[in-house]
Amino acid sequence: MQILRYETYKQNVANTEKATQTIQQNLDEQVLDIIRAVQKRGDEAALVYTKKFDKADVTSLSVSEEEWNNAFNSIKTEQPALFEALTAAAENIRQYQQKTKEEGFQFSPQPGIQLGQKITPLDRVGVYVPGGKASYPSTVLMDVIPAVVAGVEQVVITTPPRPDGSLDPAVLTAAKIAGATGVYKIGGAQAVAALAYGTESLPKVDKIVGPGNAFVARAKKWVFGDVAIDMIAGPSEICAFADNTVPPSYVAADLLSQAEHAEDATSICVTTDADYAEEVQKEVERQIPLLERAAIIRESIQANGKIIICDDEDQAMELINSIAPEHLQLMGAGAEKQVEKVKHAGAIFIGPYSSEPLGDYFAGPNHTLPTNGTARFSSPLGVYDFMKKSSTIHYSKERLLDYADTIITIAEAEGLTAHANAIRIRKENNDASS
Ligand SMILES: NC(=O)c1ccc[n+]([C@@H]2O[C@H](COP(=O)([O-])OP(=O)(O)OC[C@H]3O[C@@H](n4cnc5c(N)ncnc54)[C@H](O)[C@@H]3O)[C@@H](O)[C@H]2O)c1
Ligand SMILES: N[C@H](CO)Cc1c[nH]c[nH+]1
Ligand SMILES: [Zn+2]
Repeated sequence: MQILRYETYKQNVANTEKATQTIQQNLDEQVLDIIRAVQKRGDEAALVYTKKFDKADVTSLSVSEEEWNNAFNSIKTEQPALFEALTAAAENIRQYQQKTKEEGFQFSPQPGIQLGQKITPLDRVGVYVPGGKASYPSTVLMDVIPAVVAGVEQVVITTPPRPDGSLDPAVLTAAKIAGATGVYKIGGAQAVAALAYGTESLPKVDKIVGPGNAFVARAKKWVFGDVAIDMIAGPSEICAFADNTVPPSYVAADLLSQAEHAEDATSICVTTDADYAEEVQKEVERQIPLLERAAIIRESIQANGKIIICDDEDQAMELINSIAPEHLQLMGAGAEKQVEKVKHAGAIFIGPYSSEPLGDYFAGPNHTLPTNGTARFSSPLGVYDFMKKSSTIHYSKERLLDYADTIITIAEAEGLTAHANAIRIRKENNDASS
């Protein structure tokens, strides 16, 4: 894992921005081809891509009730510890999400005037659950539960099938625990397109949420406008700010936990102590060969793993805010005070015992988070992503007449005399009758 000073890191970021743009263009061409094909040819194209990318020769994209129930019962009876763990995590997620539910409001600024906001759930949403390099029952819980808490009636999941055409029974079990209404065996850009435009098997949804690899993230960006999306939740990222009060083994383990997601995951350690940077580096090297997914981790760490040495805490906080990481761990002394200086991060983990996987699986806040610097303007997935707002306006006759001239003045200034007329007609009608 490379160690570099703040200035070198900043210089490298500026130099790599151009190269990233070219990679993005190639990706976009592939993703757009897939989207167009699914939009035009529906299930048939989706099945071709499923065979090509997931090596699965499925004949139906839908999961039958029987397949779903069998998976649920097998986990419940044969893996009770997993079943209990998923149920406990689901409860924590539900409890947290209920706190984020907004109820709307009504108020009366003057007698005869009632204003408000009515909040209603979306009708139909699609949840993308990644499944290429790992299986994610936890993402099912994280993304379906807020939709259910919001009151969405139809919550369907798409996830890539395994080469034998099946889905991980734990994913199907989590889908039942969370309250999903349907599951489809399809992943990647083809799943995003199928949800955005509908196919013979998949319903067209109002919004697509959920994380995924670069193909999924780019596809969501391209269908946005035809359908709503939550955010760009792409390859996982972790940024740990640590000092010598934290065992380097903890920092290394947390960094590697995210590196195991995929080769394009990003793991960064920030510190102000050069000796400590070397200790973390040694720990990373010691731990990698001990881990099951060492090959993915090694590639991810080589490509995107960095330990950055800053001059002081202020410089470190400026750097962290400029990265706007998906996960930020403030691990060292003063972590609680440093939270105040964080402006941009998807989730902030405070103290050496708030290890990132705690948030991935159990604590309750969502693990579907903005990546690639988009925490500058996006938030964690929550109930609010599944609800929309309508304004309500109710004026009595007296109040409208009080303000009629004011409204007419603005309408006429815009040259929209039919607008002015809609108000004037009421005013004149009432002047005549009084
Ligand atoms: N941000 C978050 O909240 C969050 C949560 C969980 C996982 N993640 C991230 O999600 C990602 C999951 O990636 P994954 O690959 O395991 O699963 P995935 O389901 O996102 O991607 C697998 C799909 O990608 C498509 N694909 C693969 N190679 C392709 C190619 N060459 N051309 C076209 N399509 C191709 C296939 O259709 C395949 O079904 C990881 O990067 C992980 O870090 C993020
Ligand atoms: N860390 C991922 C979000 O970037 C979420 C996850 C699911 N399972 C394990 N981790
Ligand atoms: Zn994770």
